[in-house]
Amino acid sequence: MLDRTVTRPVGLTQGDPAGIGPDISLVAWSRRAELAIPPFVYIGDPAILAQRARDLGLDVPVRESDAADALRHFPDALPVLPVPAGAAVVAGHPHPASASGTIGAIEKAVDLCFRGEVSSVATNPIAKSVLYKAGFRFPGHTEFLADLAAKRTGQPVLPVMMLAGPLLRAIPLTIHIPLKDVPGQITERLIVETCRITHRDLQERFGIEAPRIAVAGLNPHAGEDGAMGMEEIDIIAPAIKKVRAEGINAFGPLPADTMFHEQARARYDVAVCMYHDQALIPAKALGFDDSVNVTLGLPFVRTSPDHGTAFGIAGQGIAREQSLVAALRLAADLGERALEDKR
Ligand SMILES: NC(=O)C1=CN([C@@H]2O[C@H](COP(=O)(O)OP(=O)(O)OC[C@H]3O[C@@H](n4cnc5c(N)ncnc54)[C@H](O)[C@@H]3O)[C@@H](O)[C@H]2O)C=CC1
Ligand SMILES: NCC(=O)COP(=O)(O)O
Repeated sequence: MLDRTVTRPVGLTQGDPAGIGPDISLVAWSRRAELAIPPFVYIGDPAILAQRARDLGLDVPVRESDAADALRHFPDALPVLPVPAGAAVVAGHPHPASASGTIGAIEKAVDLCFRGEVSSVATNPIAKSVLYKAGFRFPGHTEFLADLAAKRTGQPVLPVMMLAGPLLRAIPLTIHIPLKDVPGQITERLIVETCRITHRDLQERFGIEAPRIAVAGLNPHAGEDGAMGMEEIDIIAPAIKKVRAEGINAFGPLPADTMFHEQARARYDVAVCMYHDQALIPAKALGFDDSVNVTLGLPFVRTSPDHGTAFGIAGQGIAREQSLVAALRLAADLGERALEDKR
């Protein structure tokens, strides 16, 4: 339950309209009172959303609205700020023809956030490969949002992906790149910058006074004193030393295979991992239904469910809405906190 006054809706993007984004958004709205879900405005195609409600047998009035009126509509209708999908959509059958609508909804949400019309952005899942076929040149939301923010502010933005659940917060240092490219992308500078952003955002956004940052090694046994790889000695340890000198409580490099059990997790607030699956496997294994993907380092709040488009179950009424609900709650909480801090 949100213990802050809600002054703005969360801007919720539709994601890939053939995925489960529409399904779980409809269910979240249906359960708004029971679960005390913060008000949101859905940014996407109202006709597709209304059709999905009919397909799922959900009695959800879909009402076109701008962001300003969404708080007023939310109690009795699901407010939708229209961004047409640009193509016919069949649940479970993604098509690149809908990419422009998917991308347009994300751009619109960011614009509304910069204008102060929504408190924050929550994104429903997109299928990267579908967008790539339509010419999208960013690996995922994370990098796209950083680019939109950099263009808007004129400042470079390093986005930091964090999976946050009740049992674990985990960050992949490198994100959407092939595994073979990971060692080449691990630099002292990237680790230092990631630790700085993590430290600052856990303090300022999450209210953790002195965040404890555990840094994973790359190689088995964190390199076993160089016998199984040199990245720990050459790059990771020097980066940790540098940020510690700045007063950041980072430590490691830790062997990744032994840093996620219960007692190990009690020693840190967040784990900085070297690559996508090193962070996301423990995060999803420990909390697939209630973890949230939150992007640190942006000048606005962005969250997302931790799962993907799940095309195989879209339109079937079996997608679980919990991770989206957690993402909406976190977006509203962090977004309203940021607005309070500005006042
Ligand atoms: N934030 C985002 O935009 C994300 C997007 N993706 C994209 O999603 C697409 C599919 O990725 P996958 O690896 O198949 O992961 P996925 O998370 O879509 O599905 C993995 C498995 O979990 C199930 N599942 C996922 N969410 C569920 C839910 N809410 N309720 C019940 N079951 C659920 C699916 O049916 C499937 O069996 C990819 O194109 C990927 O790029 C993946 C992760 C995050
Ligand atoms: N596996 C996480 C994921 O793909 C989410 O990426 P993003 O679209 O939030 O950048």
